[in-house]
Amino acid sequence: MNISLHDKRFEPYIKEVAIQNRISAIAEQLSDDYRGKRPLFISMLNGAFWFTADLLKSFTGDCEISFVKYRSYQGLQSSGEVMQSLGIDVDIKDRDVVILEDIIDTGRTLSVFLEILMQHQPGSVKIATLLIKPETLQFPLVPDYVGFEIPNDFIVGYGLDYDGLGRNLRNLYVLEK
Ligand SMILES: O=P(O)(O)OC[C@H]1O[C@H](OP(=O)(O)OP(=O)(O)O)[C@H](O)[C@@H]1O
Ligand SMILES: Nc1nc2[nH]cnc2c(=O)[nH]1
Repeated sequence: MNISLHDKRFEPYIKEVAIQNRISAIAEQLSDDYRGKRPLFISMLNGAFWFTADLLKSFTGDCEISFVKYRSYQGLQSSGEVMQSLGIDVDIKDRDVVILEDIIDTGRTLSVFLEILMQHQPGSVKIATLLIKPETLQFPLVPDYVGFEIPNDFIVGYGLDYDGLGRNLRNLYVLEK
């Protein structure tokens, strides 16, 4: 069923069950890749809160979690500026870090964050993202774990918002054309 958020209409895009299946597969891969280690997951708020929760529920080894909060999107577009409202507040030095992101669009947010993260001298850094738009990527990022590659469309649901609304939706929706 199509939905309305503010002044826009959205149509169903990726169903909850497909999202959960991909996240379970990524969690299984991460559990294998980090066996015997203790990764530090860093979740990019706000959008990544569902992805983080569901991924960690299926990760089987020891791990730690921390949160940062960056914002660059306004309405349907990137503002071109990245603002930090919650920075790194844990010791990163020599840790095996896995960044958890809901979506990579231009890649600007993650590029800015990676620069800051590297100053803390992590032992290793990998990136897991639920969604990526390869056509719109403007920064040289190669995520290690990807849920879905999608075209250049505006998505809401499962943590992603349109001006604050839609984060609570269990499925992903795309802007009607
Ligand atoms: O690759 P980019 O073009 O930088 O876009 C991706 C970023 O946009 C969204 O965040 P947003 O700025 O909407 O903040 P939010 O997570 O609080 O929704 C998303 O969570 C990513 O962090
Ligand atoms: N809600 C939402 N936020 C984004 N941030 C970057 N791309 C998107 C998108 O398609 N939808």
